[in-house]
Amino acid sequence: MIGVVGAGAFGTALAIALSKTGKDIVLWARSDRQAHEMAELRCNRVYLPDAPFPDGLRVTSDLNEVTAATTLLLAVPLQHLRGVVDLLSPGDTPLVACCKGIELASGKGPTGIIADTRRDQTAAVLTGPSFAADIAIGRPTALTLACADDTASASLQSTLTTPSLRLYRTTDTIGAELGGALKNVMAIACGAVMGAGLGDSARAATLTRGFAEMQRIGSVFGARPETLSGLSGLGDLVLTCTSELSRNYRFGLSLGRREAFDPKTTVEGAATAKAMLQIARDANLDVPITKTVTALIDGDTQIPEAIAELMQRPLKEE
Ligand SMILES: NC(=O)C1=CN([C@@H]2O[C@H](COP(=O)(O)OP(=O)(O)OC[C@H]3O[C@@H](n4cnc5c(N)ncnc54)[C@H](OP(=O)(O)O)[C@@H]3O)[C@@H](O)[C@H]2O)C=CC1
Ligand SMILES: O=C(CO)COP(=O)(O)O
Repeated sequence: MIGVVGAGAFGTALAIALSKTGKDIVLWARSDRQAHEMAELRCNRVYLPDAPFPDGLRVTSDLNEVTAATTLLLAVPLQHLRGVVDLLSPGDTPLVACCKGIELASGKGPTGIIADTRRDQTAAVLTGPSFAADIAIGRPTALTLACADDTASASLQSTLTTPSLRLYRTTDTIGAELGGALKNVMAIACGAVMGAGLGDSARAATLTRGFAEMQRIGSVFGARPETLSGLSGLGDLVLTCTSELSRNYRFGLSLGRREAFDPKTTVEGAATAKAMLQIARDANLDVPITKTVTALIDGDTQIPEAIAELMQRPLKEE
């Protein structure tokens, strides 16, 4: 049995996709009300209303029901991952974090957060270019499964692959996590550029220089270049910086247009930008786009000043 902890858009989509293959899947929501409603309506009205549940998909708000799982997918926003891990009884079930970001308080990514309290439990991360709505209706999607232990990784890869969900694996958890975290920061930047009406050329420049920033950060922290240029890095960067289905991109659009944005929407890149800026300062690393995104979010700069500053940086080699 596979347990999916977190019944937001991504957890629900993964549960549906896996359940369609006939696997025994239990989807956990933290609220009784949501679990009951999903059981009754056989869909997730709040987060994924257009994707009906396969008959076999079970839903619960009782964590005991997922304790027998042989694999646990943790699909909650990164800043809440630590709290969710703490709710689970320790054991030997592999924990697969399905979230993207860097924790503000610790500067850690998903597998680092898990390892803090579950050093002996297998920790993996599932990341890459994929909108929940696409996964849920069976559109073809390719993702990265990153786990330091390649034997465990190969087993998870085969367990979680479906006819429409193709998983590639890597032992480079640092690269996969940094790619997934930082692409959201760059998506906010690209959204802001488009929201401010600066045009497609400016977005292409932001995306490309954003990727250069990701590579610079990655090389300092030991990410493999091929991971950053793979699905979890470049692949997800391209998707998220160019589609209005992305919440990070839409948040950026709202910044560029100086419009309000629903604070209940999950926007992983906002906290990640702050966390990354702190890490970069400590490491004496130049991260102009991350710095600009943080300043825009905090209201410490506006688009015209931010662009002028980026355009007037000292000239250098590409
Ligand atoms: N949506 C997508 O297309 C994709 C999302 N992801 C990643 O998946 C992760 C989850 O995002 P997503 O599912 O989209 O987010 P959603 O906003 O759709 O859902 C968030 C879920 O997390 C739950 N949650 C929030 N806070 C807590 C908490 N403190 N304890 C337990 N559960 C909590 C929410 O429960 P409640 O409803 O009760 O508040 C809800 O079920 C993110 O890191 C995101 O980057 C990755 C790929 C695609
Ligand atoms: O991570 C995603 C696509 O791969 C989803 O992006 P958003 O969180 O910006 O919606």
